[in-house]
Amino acid sequence: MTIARPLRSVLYIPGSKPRALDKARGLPVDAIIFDLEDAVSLEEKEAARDTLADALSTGGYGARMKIIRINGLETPWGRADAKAAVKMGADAILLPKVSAPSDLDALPEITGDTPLWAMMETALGMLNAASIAAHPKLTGMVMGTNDLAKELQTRARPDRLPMQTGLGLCLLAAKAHGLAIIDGVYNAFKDEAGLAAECAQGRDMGFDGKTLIHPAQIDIANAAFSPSEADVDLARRQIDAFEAAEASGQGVAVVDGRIVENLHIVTARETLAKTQAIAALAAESST
Ligand SMILES: CC(C)(COP(=O)(O)OP(=O)(O)OC[C@H]1O[C@@H](n2cnc3c(N)ncnc32)[C@H](O)[C@@H]1OP(=O)(O)O)[C@@H](O)C(=O)NCCC(=O)NCCSC(=O)C[C@H](O)C(=O)O
Ligand SMILES: [Mg+2]
Repeated sequence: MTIARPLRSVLYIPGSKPRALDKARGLPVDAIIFDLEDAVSLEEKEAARDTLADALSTGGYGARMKIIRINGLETPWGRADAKAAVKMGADAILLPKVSAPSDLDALPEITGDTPLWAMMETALGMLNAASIAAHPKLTGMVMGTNDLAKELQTRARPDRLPMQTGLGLCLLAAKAHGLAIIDGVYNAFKDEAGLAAECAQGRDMGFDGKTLIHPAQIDIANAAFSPSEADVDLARRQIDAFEAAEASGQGVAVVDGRIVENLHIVTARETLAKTQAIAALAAESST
């Protein structure tokens, strides 16, 4: 069983905004994407790299996963960003607009053993999701639903119907290769009900968490992607019932009128492990 680190809330912070970089030290997020790409204007690209380096050398981000989104390697900044991100101690380097596994190939000579993550946000990237996910340095994927919507010329819908093919292909690819996969952002950052509904959809589809653009979105994502009390209670009862069934020589138990087999126990144990990992992260982040 893999006990993955919690990635329920993954907040983008523009590398060019010292105030937001400072504020993030006290926010209850599981991970931060320090952004050097689309949240930073062309004029600020070089300065943002220095601002971010200062913030990360000062520290204070605790146990939160630190992901740095660099500019594309075809841009004037990408290679220098990648080099700087390694020096800054990034836990992962996120490459935007990955359309094929070969887009990642030039990075490891700069980034060495630092894990790579891919922004999945082009039509070609959706079609190549399986081969991208198989890249040996890749450990995570992030859906870029704004760029994808732009390229597909879709309209935003609460059910995200136009996105479902792309979301599904990336989910399948990530799960098949054991990668983390994080859902796209919800742009209307003052619409709490809309965000909660989209988080619930993403959780039900199997995403590990949601990328966020504003601190007001954190609690909603954390709640949606945490096992609920009812989930934990059910997991415990399933484990107890299954162990009792096994002790009496049976391979199947029944809980709440539903059968419980070995495979459900794997899920139940993962639910308990996730709950513990969330509690451990909260404890580490508050020290
Ligand atoms: C959306 C914002 C521009 C709104 O900013 P602002 O008007 O300053 O918001 P508030 O006044 O409500 O802010 C209150 C305080 O919170 C801090 N803050 C705001 N945003 C963040 C943040 N992301 N991280 C940390 N702290 C944040 C403010 O500094 C205020 O602090 P204080 O003054 O001390 O009270 C703004 O939220 C923003 O810039 N968000 C990030 C936008 C971003 O990163 N966009 C790029 C990523 S999305 C994307 O590209 C996805 C993908 O590629 C795709 O294609 O889909
Ligand atoms: Mg994008």
